[in-house]
Order: sequence, then structure tokens, then C-alpha cells
Amino acid sequence: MAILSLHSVSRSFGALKVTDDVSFELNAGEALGIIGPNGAGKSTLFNLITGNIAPDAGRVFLDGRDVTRLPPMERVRAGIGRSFQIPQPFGNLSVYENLLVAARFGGELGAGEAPAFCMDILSRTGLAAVAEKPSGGLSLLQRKRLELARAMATKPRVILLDEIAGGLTDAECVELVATIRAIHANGTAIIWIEHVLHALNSVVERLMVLNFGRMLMIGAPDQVMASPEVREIYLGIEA
Ligand SMILES: Nc1ncnc2c1ncn2[C@@H]1O[C@H](COP(=O)(O)OP(=O)(O)OP(=O)(O)O)[C@@H](O)[C@H]1O
Repeated sequence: MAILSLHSVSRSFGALKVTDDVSFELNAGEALGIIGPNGAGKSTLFNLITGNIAPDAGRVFLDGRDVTRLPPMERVRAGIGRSFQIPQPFGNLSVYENLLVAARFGGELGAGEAPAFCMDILSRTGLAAVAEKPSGGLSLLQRKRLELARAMATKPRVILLDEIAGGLTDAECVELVATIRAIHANGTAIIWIEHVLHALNSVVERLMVLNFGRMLMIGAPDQVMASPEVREIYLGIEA
């Protein structure tokens, strides 16, 4: 069964239809990439999945359960984890404390089990060496890692990554991709919005293209990238 599915989800802001009748299914353990021009509605689609905004029409299912009316925190607890485009840690708390908050409140772990769980995530996300550092003083790569770690600490069944590779150098990007690949290999399903295509395509099994809020295409990355329509609309290069 699909772990996450959207059925004809639509959302407008005023006269602008930002999400237009989007339907798709994410299989358990699958990694799906989302690409599309600026303003295509990618982050809005995430907000509809996480419950940060409500759809005008359509339904969202997690593990076959209709979560369309659940508030964001309950969706986190149901298994939808998320990293934000702009990292949003608690700057005064240490890296470890940030994870602890996510694990206790999002992952609903008890005080006894949360510390070991967080230590494991710190090591899996490459943050063990900076565990005690205030998160406000981290490098960009470390902040991106912390976004990933905080999402992981909520014990997600599916994790939504919003442009997590943006702004990194090529070498940093390679490092972060290795971490994401390892998380995926461990069985966590991923939906990843990303403009850095080589990073995205080295992880995902399928790629979705959004354009003006509509799903233009979904399929194997090489097939999608070879489509003349996608090349023209998304990349702006001559087909
Ligand atoms: N809360 C809102 N109120 C009004 N308009 C909004 C709101 N949120 C998004 N929009 C508009 O919806 C459109 C899609 O925005 P969205 O952030 O989903 O696009 P995106 O594909 O993620 O873009 P980018 O690649 O630049 O991050 C934009 O025109 C944006 O201005």
C-alpha cells in the first residue's frame, strides 16, 4: 500500500490556483523528487501535506488514513517529518537539545529513551562532533544537517526535504547527499524538492515536475529529464 497519497488536491490564493488537482502516491521506502520553476507551487504542496495550509478540495492519506483535517503537530506524530527551506532551529539551544525537543514532542519519545535515540541520529547525520554547540553558531552545512536531524528525530515514516542542498558548495552537497542516501537506504520514504538536479537525481527513484500548480509529469528521472516539454518548461533550454 502507498505510504502517502494525495487525491485531487487543489488550493488557491485569491485568483491564483497554486495547487491544481494534484494526485500521486508515494510507496513505502520510496524517494520521490519534485522539480519545477520558481512559484510552481512546490513548497505549497509540502504545506498541504504537512497541514500548514488546508486544501480547497481533495484529500491527503497517510498509511491509508485520511489526515486532511489533522493539524500539523498531529501529522508530525502520525509520521510526516519535514525540513524547511530556511533552517529554523532553536538558536539558543545546543544541537543535541534541538533534537531532544523534536524527539520528545514530535516523536513522542519518553525521557528515558530519547537521549540514546538522539545520539544515534546525531551520528547518522554527521553532527556528533558539534552536539554540544549552540545551533545558532553552526555553518550552513551543519544547519542543513540539523534540519535533516530534527526531521529524523520526529520518527518519520516519510520525510519532506525542501531545497536542503540550496546554497551549499559542490563538496558540501556531495557530503549531504551521502547522508540522505544512507537515511533512505535505511527505509525512510523521502519527498525532496530541489533545484540542484544532480544531487536530487542521485537519490530519487522517481521525479515529479510541477508547473503552474499542475503535475506535468511523474516517472523515472532519466525519462522525465529527457522529455522535450520538461526541458523547455523547467530548464528553459531548447528541446
Ligand atoms: N500564503 C500565501 N498567500 C498568497 N500567495 C502565496 C502564499 N503561499 C504561496 N503563494 C504564492 O503561490 C505561488 C507558489 O508558491 P510556492 O512557494 O509554493 O512555489 P515554489 O514552487 O515552492 O517556489 P520556489 O521554487 O521559488 O520556492 C507563488 O506565486 C507564491 O507567491
